Amino acid sequence: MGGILKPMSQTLTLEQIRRAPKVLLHDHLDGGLRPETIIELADAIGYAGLPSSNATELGAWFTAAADSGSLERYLETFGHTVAVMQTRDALERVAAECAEDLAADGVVYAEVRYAPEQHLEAGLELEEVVEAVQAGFALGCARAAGRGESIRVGTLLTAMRHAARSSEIAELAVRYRDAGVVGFDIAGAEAGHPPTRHLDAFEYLRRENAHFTIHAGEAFGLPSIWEALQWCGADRLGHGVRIVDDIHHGGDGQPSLGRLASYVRDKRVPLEMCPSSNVQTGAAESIQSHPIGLLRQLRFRVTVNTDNRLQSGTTLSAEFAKLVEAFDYDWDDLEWFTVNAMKSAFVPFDERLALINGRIKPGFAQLKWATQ
Ligand SMILES: O=c1[nH]cnc2c1ncn2[C@@H]1O[C@H](CO)[C@@H](O)[C@H]1O
Ligand SMILES: [Zn+2]
Repeated sequence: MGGILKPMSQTLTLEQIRRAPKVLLHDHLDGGLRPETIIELADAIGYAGLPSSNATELGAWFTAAADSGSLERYLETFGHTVAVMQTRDALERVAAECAEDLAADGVVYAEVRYAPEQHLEAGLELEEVVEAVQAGFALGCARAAGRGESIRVGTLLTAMRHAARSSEIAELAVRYRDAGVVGFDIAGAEAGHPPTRHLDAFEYLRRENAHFTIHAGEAFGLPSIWEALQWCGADRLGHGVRIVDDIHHGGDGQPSLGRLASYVRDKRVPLEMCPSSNVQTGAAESIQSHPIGLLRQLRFRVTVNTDNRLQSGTTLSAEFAKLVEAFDYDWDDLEWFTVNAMKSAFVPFDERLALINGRIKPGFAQLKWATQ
């Protein structure tokens, strides 16, 4: 946007972007482990299935295996992370490190999600899983604050869309809403598993005045987005990239929006976009051609996210850096994405406002001043 007017010297560096106060709405706990932690946890429980016991090699294995062009194959890599997250201590450690890693990257507010039903293999109850993760986030946030990197973490409980536990998980999310759980989500392979299969869970959440997002429009197109919004009542869309299938270019080259795309834009439905993840699963061809460029131009409520930092070998700052390189974004663009994300968070309005006015705006103002 306006690339020719901007001198090269103002291109933002990864280091500068790290210092910006950022907001992350879509990050999977089981897709963000440190490779060294996976190895240590696997050793402790005698899990022999890891493809490497060297941290660098293991990290590279995850990104290469996830680089599959298919969501189903991408998701297979979670077998290893979920395998080592089956005890209270492991869950607490992973959650604490997650909060610390995000804070170190300059994230001031994050919503982190995981599927409690995947962590019962060693005998934990659903409640014990949630409590271990909450204890971990509290610990990680406290450690980060001690280093002067304060972060607020809200939890989303995910139900797996191929399974049949969504109502149970929705009830769990409501039960723990005053203990740090701020919403609900469904994830997993999209094709063949439409969100309406979980309608009971979504109707229950709506009756409970609870918030939820749905992975939709990633590996499957418009029908999935339409169901998520118009049948299920999702507050936000996980990915939602395929909404571009409802944007057409006329003879004059001008984009025109179909009814669903118009609805998404008019209602300010937040899109949790995850550029690197989309390239890996084949939902987008490249960062340069990622629909985020068009959607930002058309002023959809776009947010930028990591999805799975381990599988994509990324951070929120790195995702922004890639977008800066591809689309020539500046501080104003990055602030716009960040305020969009904060406005779309599931914490109460006054907390969102406090973060926008108390951290995000002053933080960006300072960076703009320092780099002008
Ligand atoms: O981009 C994605 N699309 C759909 N499902 C996903 C994605 N990333 C992770 N998961 C799934 O969500 C579970 C809970 O965190 C993970 O175990 C993985 O199976
Ligand atoms: Zn996801």
